[in-house]
Amino acid sequence: MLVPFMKMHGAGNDFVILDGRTRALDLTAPRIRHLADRRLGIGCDQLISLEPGSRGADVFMRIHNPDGSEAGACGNATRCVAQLVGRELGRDRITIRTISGDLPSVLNADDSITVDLGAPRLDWDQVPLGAEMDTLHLPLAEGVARDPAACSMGNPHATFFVDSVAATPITSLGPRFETDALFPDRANIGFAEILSPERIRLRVWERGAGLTLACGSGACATLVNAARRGLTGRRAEMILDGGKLIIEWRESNGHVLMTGPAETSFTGSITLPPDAALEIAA
Ligand SMILES: N[C@@H](CCC[C@H](N)C(=O)O)C(=O)O
Repeated sequence: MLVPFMKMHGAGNDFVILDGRTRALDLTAPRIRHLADRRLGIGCDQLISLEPGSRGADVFMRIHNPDGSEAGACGNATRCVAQLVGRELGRDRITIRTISGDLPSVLNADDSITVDLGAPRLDWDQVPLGAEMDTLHLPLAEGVARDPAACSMGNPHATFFVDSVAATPITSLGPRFETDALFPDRANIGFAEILSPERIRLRVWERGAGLTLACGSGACATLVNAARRGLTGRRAEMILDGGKLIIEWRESNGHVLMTGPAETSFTGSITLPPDAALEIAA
């Protein structure tokens, strides 16, 4: 099966986008892992498949991690899909449906995109955590990383506030915490340095993907956790390895708004190999 794809990125967080709106894609976990593999397939931080929208939504967006798992949110991919579908429909306001809810998105005049990710989920069983506890202080510590806060933005996040992001060994701490027994669904692990009440330096070890250049839902979760801790206000510029995002946690309705870029890198077509061939190659 020959499938056209689009390669896009948002602040360096990169995606292969497949369009399953007019013909069904047979995306099995081995195929997802193959397409996302940077040596064997196309390579990306997440593989995004589009499905037809239904009442109230312009498109349905499904999010797949490179390890084959499915995620409930991807902030950076949402901006990319909003730009793609908005331009296609000639509209500057569209709604993207995901397994976690509907995301109203606006294409701004300066080419940035704003997505409303809804209200953060702050209860322990909404993150989810493995036991009842205060999500502002989790009993986790190793080296320079201790006492994280957690919330869900449609996917699970824990944020460690550290003195120096540059001095934090993320590639060893990230996988260690991602799979901690405290997180029954695993978690995205953010390491944040508060630069001022309006600026945060952030790197995220993403569940099912590893260290990426930016994580949009991670930026939202970090601002929420920082504001709940009284470390920042409710609006901040987030400095990620691949670019900047503006995150605002609205007082009026409790929703989190994310504003940032989306760019197309290239387009192409790829043959989806049969699962059997991929299992043998693996
Ligand atoms: N890149 C993302 C998050 C993608 C999903 C995540 N790895 C998960 O498993 O929850 C973003 O921009 O939010």
